[in-house]
Amino acid sequence: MQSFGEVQSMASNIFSAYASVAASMMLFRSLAHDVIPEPLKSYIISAFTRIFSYFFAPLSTQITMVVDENTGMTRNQIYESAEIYLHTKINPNTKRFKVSKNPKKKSISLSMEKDEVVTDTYNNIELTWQFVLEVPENSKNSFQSEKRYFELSFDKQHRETVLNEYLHFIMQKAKELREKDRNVKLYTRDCPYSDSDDDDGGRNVSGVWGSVNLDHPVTFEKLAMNPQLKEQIIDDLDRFVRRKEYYKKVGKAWKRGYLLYGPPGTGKSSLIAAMANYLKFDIYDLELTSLYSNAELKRTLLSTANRSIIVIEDIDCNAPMLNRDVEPEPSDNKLTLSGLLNFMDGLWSNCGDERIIIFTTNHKEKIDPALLRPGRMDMHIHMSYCTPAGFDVLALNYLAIHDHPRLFPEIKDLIQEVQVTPAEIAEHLMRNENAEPALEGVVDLLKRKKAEANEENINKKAKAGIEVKGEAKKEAKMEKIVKSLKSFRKNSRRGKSKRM
Ligand SMILES: Nc1ncnc2c1ncn2[C@@H]1O[C@H](COP(=O)(O)OP(=O)(O)OP(=O)(O)O)[C@@H](O)[C@H]1O
Ligand SMILES: [Mg+2]
Repeated sequence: MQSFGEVQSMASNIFSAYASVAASMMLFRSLAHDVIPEPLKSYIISAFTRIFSYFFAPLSTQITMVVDENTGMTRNQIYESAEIYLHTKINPNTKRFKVSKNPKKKSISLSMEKDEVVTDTYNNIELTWQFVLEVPENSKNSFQSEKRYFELSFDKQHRETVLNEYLHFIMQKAKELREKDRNVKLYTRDCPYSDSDDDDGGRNVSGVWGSVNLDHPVTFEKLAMNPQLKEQIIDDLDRFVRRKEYYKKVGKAWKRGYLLYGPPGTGKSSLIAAMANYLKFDIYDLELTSLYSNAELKRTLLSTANRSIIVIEDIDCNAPMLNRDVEPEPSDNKLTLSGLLNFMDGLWSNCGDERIIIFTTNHKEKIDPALLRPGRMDMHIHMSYCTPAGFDVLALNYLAIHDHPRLFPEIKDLIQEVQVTPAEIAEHLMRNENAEPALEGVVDLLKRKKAEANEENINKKAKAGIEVKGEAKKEAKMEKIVKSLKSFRKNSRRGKSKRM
């Protein structure tokens, strides 16, 4: 009889033999890949793999899942996700891999070459992915007949974890990667064409919206605005996106409304682009003046996708049109902006997810007070004239500088004294590639603005002075009239009493 120690050592010998053969198998595959000429390669590799499996599979604790490219006529979602996810697992030790670039995607993508193996670790489980491409002997030139699949191998004790967790994990990761690499689109109703690529879940955009890639490079870092306000907006967006379950629980449409207000050129449109780039949400630019009926509005809104931002710019200019009857009959069917919000709530509480609606205006004081009531727009965001902190952001953006010993202090002092928009400063910073002349240009602009403001003040005061004088003159005149009236009355009373 063999002792327990002997059995253990025999088992460990067998396993180490297996491990070394398994390693040799990997090595063989990789060598075969480099050395054996193409017509024989797949044949030899597959014969060798079969022999290996025959002798050693019974000893192995490894199992292999085959992830086919297609399931019947449709693509296999696990395959698609693995393809994307495994890009990130291609490391410097990977000897061969494919590179490609799709014009509609932003980055170069890497993918596995035939027979290449990559490894992954999930919760301390070691996993091996191999990409297999089978080209049938008799139809080498037919692209259709190639068979692609991944072989996912791991220790069989982790079967449940892999099935119930790991595969979901890679699908989620792939979704995030896809989102990251996706171009944000700008939809408008009058766009003559659409460059829709489109992984938009069967949404029908035809005839209603046309789109172009947004290609607006602005991000939150590049926005010159109050840093606390910026933080607040980012936090608000993050909270909104994570709260799907919460919105469902309280029975509200998963929607958030922002009102952006401030003078022209303070970055309202830029902030919208930054939000879209941050969330990877498409933008729908809705011109209300182009809508002639509630039915059209409903159709337009229904043809927007989830995870999107609907923008209605310059609502004070849209307001007169909003107060007219959108549909001639019935006459009480008026569409106001707050009515529009209610309408959207109703529409999206059933079918819309992750919707953001943004109104912009240059004149908050001109808009319908009903819209400013709490609960209408969730956040009112004031985009202000440029501040010293805002200038720092712009200088870094446009000139890549953090400081200038002489000109930064001068500019920041002047900025506190005048009203200048980030757009005006940006425009001057762009006029010269060299920092110093560009900054001098900004100083000139600010000095000119200061002089203009002073002149305006003087004029205002002078005008006010004339008005004061005019008022005094008027008062004196009135006094004279009153006096003469009084004396006239006195005299006439005296005349009467004499006559009596
Ligand atoms: N806060 C800002 N931060 C960075 N750049 C800005 C900012 N504001 C304006 N700019 C620059 O000025 C340009 C015009 O700004 P933008 O169109 O965002 O202003 P706006 O507030 O939407 O103006 P309007 O009220 O006229 O629509 C932008 O493309 C950008 O280059
Ligand atoms: Mg704008």
